[in-house]
Amino acid sequence: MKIAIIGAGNLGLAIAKGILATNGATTMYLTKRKTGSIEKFEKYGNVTVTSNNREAVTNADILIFAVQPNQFVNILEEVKDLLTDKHVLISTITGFSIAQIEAIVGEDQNIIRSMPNTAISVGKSMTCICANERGKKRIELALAIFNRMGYSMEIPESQMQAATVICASGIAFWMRMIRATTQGAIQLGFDAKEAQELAMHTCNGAAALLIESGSHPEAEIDRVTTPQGCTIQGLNEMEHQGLSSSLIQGIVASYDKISRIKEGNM
Ligand SMILES: NC(=O)C1=CN([C@@H]2O[C@H](COP(=O)(O)OP(=O)(O)OC[C@H]3O[C@@H](n4cnc5c(N)ncnc54)[C@H](O)[C@@H]3O)[C@@H](O)[C@H]2O)C=CC1
Ligand SMILES: O=C(O)[C@@H]1CCC=N1
Repeated sequence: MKIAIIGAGNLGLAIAKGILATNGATTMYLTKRKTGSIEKFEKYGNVTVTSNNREAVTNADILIFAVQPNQFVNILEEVKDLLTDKHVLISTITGFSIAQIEAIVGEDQNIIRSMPNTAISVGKSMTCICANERGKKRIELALAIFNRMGYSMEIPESQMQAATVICASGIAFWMRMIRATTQGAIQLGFDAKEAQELAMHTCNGAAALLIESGSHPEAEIDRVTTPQGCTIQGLNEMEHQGLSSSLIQGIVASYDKISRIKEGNM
């Protein structure tokens, strides 16, 4: 697989690390305007670092775009005359619709819109994808690429903004909950390093329990809450303080913001 990551910033580099960790590419191009900070990736023999997007597009089949929305239009204009049927264009750009991409490169390109998260660097991204009409025959390929680096799901494009909040921003939301739990553990007497280990491995266990058992979270909570015990005491206090409500309100606020961005009304 010949892959180019156009825009090796936070997300682009996370994807590059995920691909390298899973031997997911025979050849990989990483592009950035100033390449100094990513030249170290050339120590992997199959990686070429360049600021030349046209060189990357010419030499790759799978093109993963991970630039800011305002940079994307110029890059598509820059490379569109090089696109052929061998190319699959995978956009990670927030709030940039398939119709907007087609308006620049044409409907006869294989276009996949994706929403991964930064856990892709460790093979644990929840990635949502959708395709244009032409790209539908490449959707299995795109699912296979992202399944190697986590779990992927095909969704309608109309849900892509919501998926951005839950999955991409979601990494930050879960990080904050792990951090808050760590601070609680420090207050209870653990040192900072131990406290973080306790918090993150317990979080990991909770997610794994649901994924592997297929249980509902409340069924697993019922197994932990001893009558008149410490778990229900803590859980009820968290709810009195608005835990579930604040999470839901935060998710909705994030969605409202992304909807305003889409309307160009920040
Ligand atoms: N950071 C995240 O967790 C996620 C980001 N996204 C989306 O992915 C996109 C990238 O986000 P980040 O990685 O956070 O941004 P970033 O700003 O860290 O990365 C963008 C990269 O593109 C490079 N770039 C700019 N112009 C270029 C050009 N003409 N040619 C080649 N490279 C160029 C920049 O130097 C930078 O390294 C955004 O559209 C964002 O909405 C989507 C999901 C998660
Ligand atoms: O915060 C943001 O707007 C972008 C989209 C998802 C992750 N980062």
